[in-house]
Amino acid sequence: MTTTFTSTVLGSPRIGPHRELKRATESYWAGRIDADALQAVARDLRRQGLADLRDLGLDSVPVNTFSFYDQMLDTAVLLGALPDRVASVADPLDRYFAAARGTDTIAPLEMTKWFDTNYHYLVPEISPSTTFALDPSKVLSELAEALSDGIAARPVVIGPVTFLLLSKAVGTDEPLLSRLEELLPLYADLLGRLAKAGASWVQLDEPALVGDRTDEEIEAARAAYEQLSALSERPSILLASYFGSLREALPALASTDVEGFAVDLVAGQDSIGSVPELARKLVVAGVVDGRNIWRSDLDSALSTLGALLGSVDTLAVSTSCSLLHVPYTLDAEADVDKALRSWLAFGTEKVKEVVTLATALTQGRESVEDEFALARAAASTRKDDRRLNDASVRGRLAAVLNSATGRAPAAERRAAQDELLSLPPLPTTTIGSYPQTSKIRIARAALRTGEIDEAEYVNRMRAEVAEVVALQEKLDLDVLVHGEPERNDMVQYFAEQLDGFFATANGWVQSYGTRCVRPPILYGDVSRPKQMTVDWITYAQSLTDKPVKGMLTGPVTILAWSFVRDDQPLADSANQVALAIRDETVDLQAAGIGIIQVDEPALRELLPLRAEDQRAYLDWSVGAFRLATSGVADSTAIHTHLCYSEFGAVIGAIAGLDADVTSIEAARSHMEVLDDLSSVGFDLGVGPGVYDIHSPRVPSVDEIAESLREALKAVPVERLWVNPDCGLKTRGSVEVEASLRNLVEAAKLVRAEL
Ligand SMILES: Nc1nc2c(c(=O)[nH]1)N[C@@H](CNc1ccc(C(=O)N[C@@H](CCC(=O)N[C@@H](CCC(=O)N[C@@H](CCC(=O)O)C(=O)O)C(=O)O)C(=O)O)cc1)CN2
Ligand code: MET
Ligand SMILES: [Zn+2]
Repeated sequence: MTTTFTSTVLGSPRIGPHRELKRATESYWAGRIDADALQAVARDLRRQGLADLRDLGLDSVPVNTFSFYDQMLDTAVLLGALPDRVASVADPLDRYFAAARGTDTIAPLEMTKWFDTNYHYLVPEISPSTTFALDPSKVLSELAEALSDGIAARPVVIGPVTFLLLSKAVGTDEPLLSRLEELLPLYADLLGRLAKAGASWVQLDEPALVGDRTDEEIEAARAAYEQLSALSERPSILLASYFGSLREALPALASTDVEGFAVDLVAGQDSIGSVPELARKLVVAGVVDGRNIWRSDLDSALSTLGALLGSVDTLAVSTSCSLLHVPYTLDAEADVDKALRSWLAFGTEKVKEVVTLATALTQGRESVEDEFALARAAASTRKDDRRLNDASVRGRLAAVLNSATGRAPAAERRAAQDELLSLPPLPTTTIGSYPQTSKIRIARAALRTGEIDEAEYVNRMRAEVAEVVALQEKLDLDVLVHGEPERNDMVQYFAEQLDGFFATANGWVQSYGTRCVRPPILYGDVSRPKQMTVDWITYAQSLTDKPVKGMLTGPVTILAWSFVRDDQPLADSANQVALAIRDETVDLQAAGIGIIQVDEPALRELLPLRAEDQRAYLDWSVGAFRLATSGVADSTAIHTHLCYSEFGAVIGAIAGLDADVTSIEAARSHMEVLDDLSSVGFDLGVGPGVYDIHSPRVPSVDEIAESLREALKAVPVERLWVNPDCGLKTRGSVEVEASLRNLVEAAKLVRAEL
């Protein structure tokens, strides 16, 4: 076996410590900089990022984890699997972006959730006519770049099994794994070239194997790695899994000649000792959580590592997954209180933990005793901090949970609501946000820097609300929204106002492409010191006689898009957030708001990867939503909104939410979701999105009308609502106005046919 290593991470963030890549890429798209300038920014970020990892002390550094958009798209390029429709774009970089974002004439690849994270990947399309062909230029050039900087580089590539399992079969019902034998020669070629280029290790990522897999799939994976590991010209293979346990896939894969296994010992609990073949392999132990931001318990991590040493010869320390999912460094946060800061570890700090643990393993714990002492001290102040145990929050929650959290039967509620609202059939509405123009973001940036004061900021946002209300009246929509201009993000906005959360200033994490989020840190018991949305909503309502929807984010989504406590069950945190949202619904109702939407777009996202864990999750998540929404009168309509999902596995839970109206992404799944909903006896209001807001295209009156007629086959007219499939914040104002004009016209057309 080649030289081994002792410390690494499975991948690192790439957007830039200050989102340099986002800015450069968006500038390139806008035509403000050229491709050379964009490449220069990318190269500097890569070289600095790798040098940082080396200087922090890692003795194996992942490369090819950089991406201009997404690692699955990069793998599609590597394997020659871009769809035919982008072939007409001559320039490779522009072709790549065309596949990612589409053009005026080319539809982009679909985007979907990367396992149970808030990262989204592009779904490669593989059809019977796809002819795979290797294009290793990206990984080879990133490897060469790193080696020339003297970095112990380990190329990272998504493995063939995960690539196929996560891709979409087009024009065939044949499972894509049947294409494995076409891919293996390409991977073999790639491994040969990487070895020749100087790589001693290659990391092949196979996270798809931590989900429920059939025996056939596991056998296909085993056979694939048997074949790859039988090659003579190749680097040592590190087969990396993360986000859970490999279970029965682990012994199967360990029976091959693959040299190393990276296992997630935070989200997973594979028993390494029970797989005898691992004794002679490198085990890369993911003991530092790559997905959350808490400082590691070094003592417990070291004891896990010590136990492993009893059963394996060679051991390396790592993060549980790529650091893509956490911010770069805590150093970029000026405003964290001292106690909270001592409990946290972002990307750089996690790399240091990995190095500390590796040093403890190789040179004894005494050599890094100071680090261990600091970690111990932090754990003890965290445990004792009063913010984590607020008796009044806990008492109130227990009391509310002891009273009933159900509402009257839906039919009774509908009667009470209809009387108050008197809406036409097929009521039209939108999901909440209107375009977040740069004018809005610049105002918020100016408030941050002190260039304008709070009063001026509120004036400007109110002017935006007034414009959005006027537009909706002009378009003749039935249920209006205030447009959410005051919200930087639908989760962060609430976290900033709730006790128990810390909102970072610079903790950016990539969500997809150039879009980033700053997940708030939920560290303590949650309470709502004051009203959060009532002033904005009542202001909007004061401008119109039509109903304005209150607009809140639900507890499950707030948790899904935050870094959450690891010292209590997620269900307990969900209920605390739910109680705060419930307080807000009650205040909105008291202020005269008759419809309150509580968004849960991430309901599907937190669904556990293994089926056996899903029931318990659905129980507590539905429970938290009902806790949040059952404090209001029967005459107050509760709406919810879901998106970004394949709803299959949660369809029963959607009925369980018991919302009076559910708007749901459906423009791309052609109303299938309506049939699924009827199959679980769903008999509440529903607004299947009638156009796809993820594209700038303006839908015609005819196509919207046609999809409404379709929907009416599955849903009686009394229950059908008309709306886009998500909020409009990422769209431009011109296309939004045109699209909504057509939406209202289509609704009127179909109403006239009733
Ligand atoms: N948390 C979260 N997760 C989610 C979604 C979501 O909406 N929120 N939607 C889904 C898809 N993911 C998305 C994630 C991000 C964005 C998005 O638009 N992000 C914005 C940032 C939003 C934000 O936080 N805006 C802040 C900060 C904006 C900013 O960058 N300001 C400039 C200055 C102003 C300017 O020059 O524009 C700066 O700080 O430098 C604000 O409005 O205040 C972006 O990357 O551009 C969209 C969808 C799933 N997951
Ligand atoms: N109310 C939110 C909006 O319109 C819901 C978005 S779901 C990602 O932006
Ligand atoms: Zn949405």
